[in-house]
Amino acid sequence: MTSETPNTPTADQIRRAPKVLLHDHLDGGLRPGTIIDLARDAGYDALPETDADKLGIWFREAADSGSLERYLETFAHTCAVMQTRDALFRVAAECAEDLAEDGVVYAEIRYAPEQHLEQGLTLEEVVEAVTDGFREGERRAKANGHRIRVGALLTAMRHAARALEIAELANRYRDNGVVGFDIAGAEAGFPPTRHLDAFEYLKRENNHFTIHAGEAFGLPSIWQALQWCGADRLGHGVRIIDDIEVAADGSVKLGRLAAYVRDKRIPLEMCPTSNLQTGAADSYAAHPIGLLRKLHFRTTVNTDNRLMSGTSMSREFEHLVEAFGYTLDDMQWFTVNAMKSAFIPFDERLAMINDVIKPGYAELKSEWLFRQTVTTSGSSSARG
Ligand SMILES: O=c1[nH]cnc2c1ncn2[C@@H]1O[C@H](CO)[C@@H](O)[C@H]1O
Ligand SMILES: [Zn+2]
Repeated sequence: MTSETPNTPTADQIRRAPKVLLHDHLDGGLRPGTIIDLARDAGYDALPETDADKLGIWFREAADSGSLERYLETFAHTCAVMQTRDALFRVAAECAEDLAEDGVVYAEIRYAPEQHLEQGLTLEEVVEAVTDGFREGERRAKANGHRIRVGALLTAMRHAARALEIAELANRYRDNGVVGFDIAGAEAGFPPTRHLDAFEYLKRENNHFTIHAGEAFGLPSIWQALQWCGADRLGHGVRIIDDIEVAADGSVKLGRLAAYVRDKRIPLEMCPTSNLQTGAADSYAAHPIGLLRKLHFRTTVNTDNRLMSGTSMSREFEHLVEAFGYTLDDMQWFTVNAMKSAFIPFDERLAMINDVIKPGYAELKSEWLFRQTVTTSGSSSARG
């Protein structure tokens, strides 16, 4: 139910609005056509489809399983074709280009270097290939009239035992394209405390990290991520809703953990479509993001895996505008929240907010004012 308020953004405005993306997997965002090209180059013949459109649909449907474990199986195909410097460079460059085209001005893109070593690359070569690809994508975007800045988050897989090594890698490249660290993979049975050594190391180095928590598993996972591991942000964190009680009269009571998350302004990297696919939420309208936004949690909007979810930042916002009647002001609020929560230095975040995000939204809002003026004066040639 969307009422046509002056501030209700159109699809075109949503696309042009400056957006900030904190949670997006490099190996979950390939163009289907690129997967087919790279599979041909690599002699990988296990792709379920060889037509790009059909392959895109296959990923979406296969990921629509209701279980995080089944959802994650689809990454075998994308990782299989991301095993050379050229492939990683191409995928990273296209990622930056696609995001810029969609109006993303700042993005932190994550991937697990340990999943790209099958054909002999070293961890360092993987990181350098991806970083070079991001720089190339930023250049191409600029040539097309878009500005984007992309930083990398290095992910360690939670079922594996390389977290400390990957954390050290993230620290080594921190002034060279890498802005932080993450752990991902199946959540149930793999609590974040398994990797405590990595988190303690990063804290000693004054470095930043986020942890996938509260997606397929509930409050204990969020609690561990924050109170044992010291995460700066929560990947998803959607199950924090289990610690919030809404009474019949609409009054709200936060449990200790939910209160802590809100009081300490812990950023929640919400990914609505991904959550519907893995069964963490039932519908957009029922997604906890609605209540969390109302309660002023530090909520952000993200894509998680654009390929598996057939989504983009614009599409995530379109769904939320439709479900909750969000306005450009709400979009700006989510975007400023995300920029405040980024892992780049404070002065750079502030400059992005003041010099890019706020003017961008002001421009979109002023277009509406202008259109009104033209319409009431009876002219039919409203400026676009
Ligand atoms: O939503 C998610 N939850 C947990 N793990 C994920 C999610 N999306 C992707 N990955 C995992 O992260 C790896 C590195 O990018 C991917 O290969 C996938 O296994
Ligand atoms: Zn994720």
